[in-house]
Amino acid sequence: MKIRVGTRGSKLALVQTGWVVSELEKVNPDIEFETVIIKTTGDKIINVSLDKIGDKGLFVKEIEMRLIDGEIDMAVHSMKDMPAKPVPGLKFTKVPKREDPRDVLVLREGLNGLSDLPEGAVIGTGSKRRKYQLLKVRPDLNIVPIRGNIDTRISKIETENLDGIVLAASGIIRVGMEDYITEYLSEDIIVPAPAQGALAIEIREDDNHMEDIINTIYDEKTQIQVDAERSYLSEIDGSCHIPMGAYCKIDGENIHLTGLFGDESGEKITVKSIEDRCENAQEAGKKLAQMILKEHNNE
Ligand SMILES: NCc1[nH]cc(CCC(=O)O)c1CC(=O)O
Repeated sequence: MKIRVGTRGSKLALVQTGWVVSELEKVNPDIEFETVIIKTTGDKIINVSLDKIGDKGLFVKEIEMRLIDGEIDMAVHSMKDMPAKPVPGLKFTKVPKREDPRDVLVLREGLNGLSDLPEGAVIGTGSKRRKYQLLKVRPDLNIVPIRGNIDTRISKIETENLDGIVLAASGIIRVGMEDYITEYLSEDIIVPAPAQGALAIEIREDDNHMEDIINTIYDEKTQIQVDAERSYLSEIDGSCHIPMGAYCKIDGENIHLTGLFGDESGEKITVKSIEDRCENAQEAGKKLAQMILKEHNNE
């Protein structure tokens, strides 16, 4: 039996898919997997800021169409790029183990971290979540938009004369460029994007056979975190035009969930946390979103 796995063609997408396939092969030695690379609209538009073209779904729509058509049997994505609501006819399986959820600073030679950045330093990021949280601790920074794959962005430090950029630790670690990381930013300083570092495996809704196979690599802790953070995302109902983040810490039987929400201009950012039992992860995400929206809109 052969399973076709759809993926984008970027280096990160390919290593993520390769990792999932190799984990699946370890526990399903009789199954053959074939990787199918699919070019998406998001990959074709490279000159426009993501903020302007918006729509998170841009990178996944073509892949989802092939899945519905039956040309592929499963698809691997970065969970943080997936819209809160699944596409009709498709679903996400339980999730495999997450990579480091934090954001990192990659700085030019000679700079050792956030506290070491000179006054007015130029930092590249296209994410409002990263921008406004950085400005909260360092209002003097000059944040400039930047796009592209991980290696493209890193190369822009030199070609565009930046002092540094912000990236997800998970991406840079997965593509083997960990050595470029200057500083890990704690979740207390920069709340990560919901499900950052986690992978989404998407299948046809009625494909129980695929679901059984993917359940063989499921990670319970990651699932609790993703349930809490994505439930927050879903209830906030935001776009990528607003600063928004969520991170769930697990301590034994309990979760500690932090959520962030702001307006488009970043003038007002609300951050709150909630504690609950692991089994209430989804409820907690929803409750936290409601608390934050209420506080944000009342103040
Ligand atoms: N928005 C692009 C994107 N989508 C997923 C990752 C990294 C992997 C992850 O977050 O799981 C990245 C790069 C980045 O944000 O630095």
